[in-house]
Amino acid sequence: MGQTSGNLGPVPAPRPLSEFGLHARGDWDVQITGVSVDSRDVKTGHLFAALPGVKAHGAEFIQYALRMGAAAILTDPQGAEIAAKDLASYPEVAVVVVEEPRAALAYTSALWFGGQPEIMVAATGTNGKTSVATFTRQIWEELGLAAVNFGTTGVEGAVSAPLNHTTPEPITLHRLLAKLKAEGITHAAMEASSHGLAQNRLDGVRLMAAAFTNFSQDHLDYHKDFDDYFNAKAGLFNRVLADEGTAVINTDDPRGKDMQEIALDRGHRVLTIGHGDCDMRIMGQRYDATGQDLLFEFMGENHHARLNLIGGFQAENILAATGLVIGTGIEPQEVFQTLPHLTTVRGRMQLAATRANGAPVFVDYSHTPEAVATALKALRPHVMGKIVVLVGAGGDRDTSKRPLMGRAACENADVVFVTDDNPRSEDPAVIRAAVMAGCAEVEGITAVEVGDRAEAILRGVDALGPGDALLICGKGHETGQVVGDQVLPFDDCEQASVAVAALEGRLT
Ligand SMILES: CC(=O)N[C@H]1[C@@H](OP(=O)(O)OP(=O)(O)OC[C@H]2O[C@@H](n3ccc(=O)[nH]c3=O)[C@H](O)[C@@H]2O)O[C@H](CO)[C@@H](O)[C@@H]1O[C@H](C)C(=O)N[C@@H](C)C(=O)N[C@H](CCC(=O)O)C(=O)O
Ligand SMILES: Nc1ncnc2c1ncn2[C@@H]1O[C@H](COP(=O)(O)OP(=O)(O)OP(=O)(O)O)[C@@H](O)[C@H]1O
Ligand SMILES: N[C@H](CCC[C@H](N)C(=O)O)C(=O)O
Ligand SMILES: [Mg+2]
Repeated sequence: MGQTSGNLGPVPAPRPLSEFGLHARGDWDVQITGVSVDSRDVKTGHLFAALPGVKAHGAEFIQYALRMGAAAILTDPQGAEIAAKDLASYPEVAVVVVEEPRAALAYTSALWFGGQPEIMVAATGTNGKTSVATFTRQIWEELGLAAVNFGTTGVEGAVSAPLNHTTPEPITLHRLLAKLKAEGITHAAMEASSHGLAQNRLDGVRLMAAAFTNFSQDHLDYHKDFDDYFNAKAGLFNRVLADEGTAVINTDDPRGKDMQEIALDRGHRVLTIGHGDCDMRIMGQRYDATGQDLLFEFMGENHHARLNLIGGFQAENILAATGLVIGTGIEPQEVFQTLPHLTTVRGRMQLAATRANGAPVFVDYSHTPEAVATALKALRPHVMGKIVVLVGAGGDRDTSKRPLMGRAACENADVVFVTDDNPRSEDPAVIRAAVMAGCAEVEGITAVEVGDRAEAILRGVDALGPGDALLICGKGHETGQVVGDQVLPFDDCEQASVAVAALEGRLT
């Protein structure tokens, strides 16, 4: 199949098409003009990838794609069967049938867009991906390199752009990578979500290093069980990271050892991080109101770094980022020198406002039971007084995590407000009730239900005495509250400032 556009720069070593169980028919020399995964995006001459989905099989839309002028179709055997009649009317259209159409699409997109920043790394894990990717980019920038990170918070660094997904689907991903390369970006750190890995979205990316942060409950609405979820994440090491790549693994996590085995089996250079017996070991942390001092050991030597970051877990993220940068060939000592300059990741234990009595308000993206517990436990040593927390769970997401989030809040805070966080298509009262049910399991604390998030923030800020702190969980960097199919403007940091100003009498 020829192509009329696209810049064939260096791309990952392509897997032979025979590995995809290839069958083909039609005009093999057809010139394609673009690649689409949604029939509604097909233009004349496009290759349309008709993928099996959760709601539908893309092959159901082949007829529409053909009418829009698709010149080639990529699908799986089931898709070929679904569309057999439609395809028979277009004998000249090239049809490629493979067992793994999502992986084939990833490689096709890499070839079509044909370029990526020379040095790329990825982070996976239930929590910490955005943080590790952001710190990695900050370290590269401190070293004077043209760098970005991209994922949940969009593209950040030398280039800024919004993104709809944590790990974009292959066409969007490789269009972005080629653009970054064209703009002179040499270094990029990306997030590998479990959806992205399960759907082979980043199989066409050439990675020099990859990190595993931790593993706990999330997305059980999509993955059928914990093993399925873990196996999706393991795909970063057993499939995507190049053989000669460096795997940075947090072996404090109970599943870290499993991930380490997988990486060792692949022949990766493995760099373990954590508190236990590992290559880059946290020896001590001392906390204060604005951050922490970190002592860690690497290759037999102790290193001290001041981190202007709230939360003990940030040290793990920092070491994961440090490991990734070392994995890209930079001298460890150079990397360590940058650590005191790293700054808070947007919406992750971010200081949003401070009351006149000195009590701080932090905004954090904890939206899983484990993250809520971790964030609260991590805040404790920075706080002398009470911890007030605001928690809520999202609609149209894993329902089983709701009571667990309520429970985590009540077990680890002194005052708890349960509120709304993107109810989406669901009745917010039903979601809050599920969170409250988890709160009720904890003795000695009574959570207060306040549906309206702005009012809940105001109540939380009002509860702060000297020495106390408020943690607003769930939305982090988000700028909207999704209610039904509407996105109402809402920013936790902004609301925290408004609440403080209102209570200090600075708002008229
Ligand atoms: C659950 C999930 O991940 N779904 C992804 C999946 O869609 P799907 O397979 O379910 O799609 P479907 O609706 O069944 O349709 C099947 C196929 O028909 C195509 N189609 C559909 C309709 C039409 O008119 N024409 C057409 O061609 C679709 O493009 C699709 O390829 O494949 C699509 C194409 O690659 C993705 O766009 C879509 O992401 C959706 C939009 C999504 O919201 N995903 C979220 C859950 C996600 O990926 N989140 C993670 C982060 C999670 C986290 O860590 O918090 C992320 O990386 O962002
Ligand atoms: N290393 C860590 N261990 C435990 N919890 C963490 C860690 N890093 C971050 N967190 C918590 O998880 C929240 C989300 O962090 P971050 O955005 O970095 O994770 P993520 O993996 O990118 O999440 P997402 O799946 O939504 O993309 C933070 O707000 C913080 O509460
Ligand atoms: N990437 C996560 C973000 C959740 C953030 C939280 N505010 C919510 O809406 O549940 C998801 O889409 O499940
Ligand atoms: Mg993220």
